[in-house]
Amino acid sequence: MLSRPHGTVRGEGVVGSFTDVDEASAALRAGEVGSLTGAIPFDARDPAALVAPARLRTGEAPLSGSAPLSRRAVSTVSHPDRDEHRERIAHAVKRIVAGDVGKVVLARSVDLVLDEQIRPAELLDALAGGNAGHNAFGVDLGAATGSGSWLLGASPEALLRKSGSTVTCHPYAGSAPRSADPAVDRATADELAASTKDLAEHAFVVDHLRERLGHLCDEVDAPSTPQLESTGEMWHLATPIRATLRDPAVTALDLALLLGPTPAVCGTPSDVAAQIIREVEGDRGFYAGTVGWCDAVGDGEWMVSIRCAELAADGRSLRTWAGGGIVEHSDPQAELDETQFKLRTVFNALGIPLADIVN
Ligand SMILES: C=C(O[C@H]1C=CC=C(C(=O)O)[C@@H]1O)C(=O)O
Repeated sequence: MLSRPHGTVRGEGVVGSFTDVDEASAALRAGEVGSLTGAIPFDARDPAALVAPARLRTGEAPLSGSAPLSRRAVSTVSHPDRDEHRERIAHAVKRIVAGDVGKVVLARSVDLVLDEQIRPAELLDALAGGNAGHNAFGVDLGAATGSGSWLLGASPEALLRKSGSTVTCHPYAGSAPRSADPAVDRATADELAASTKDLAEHAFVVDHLRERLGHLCDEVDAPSTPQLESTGEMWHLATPIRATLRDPAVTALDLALLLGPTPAVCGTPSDVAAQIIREVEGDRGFYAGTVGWCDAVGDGEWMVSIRCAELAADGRSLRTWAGGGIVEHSDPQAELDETQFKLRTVFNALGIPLADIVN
């Protein structure tokens, strides 16, 4: 299920499931399945959780959402702890200065155990209620894990949307926290829009998308300056990109594999950044991959899977993540703080104060 400001897409029933993205793509192309929905992990070679639904229901209004839940955490453990995350960032900055990589996105995860079970639908509604666009997604990961776990999130970032020969992307990179004080909130946003460090961090993503889209599209239109956009918790720099495919038969799933993971979640050059992430963080699973859908004619939409959590089959254990783009002028403490603010998306939906993170 994907809720977006322009409507909701829901897969109902399962007629097939795929862990191999290429097999899924081939089945769609051959007309063996009518549509695909689900999640692709950060490393697309790892098992995906894609299903061919019996019915793809489109055109419903965005999820109206609900108030936050009111759970307590009986345990929270951050991987790595804050000191280690700062050290990792300082080390990444050294590698950037040494010229090994231009940008790399480093993330940390937090494991929570809740006092009471939650159902995936409850968390989905609370996430949808936490942002003005009612952005939310929920994917049953059973096809990949066989365990009844779910990936649930409220990502604001569209990797791509494809309709006919038109492709739009809406990358986010560059961040600052929202404030309850309107004057502080405005000043923070203005500072972000003028931040050379954040503008540079953002430009890596737009450059990547321009380059990748250029392989398949005649025209790629993107404004030269990003715009400010907000979620319930964060301000971001965002750029609306629009391109026209030379061959409209290219599917939204093909595009998701071509474009992601972008430097909003990986880095530049992509292969070097991905290698650093694997060495430093290990397996990211479904965090920073993509979730979405693709129909029989190849239209669809795929979101970057950030501001999300994996809810285990027991309904009480969750893992959530937050990362940030590291560039030459990144400050380790400021980057650590940024991950704390980003973690609020899931914590707020659960109704758990972020101060409950102990390490
Ligand atoms: C990697 C994440 O955010 C990305 C999206 C927006 C802003 C970002 C940043 O400013 O670093 C990140 O690129 C995350 O939320 O885990």
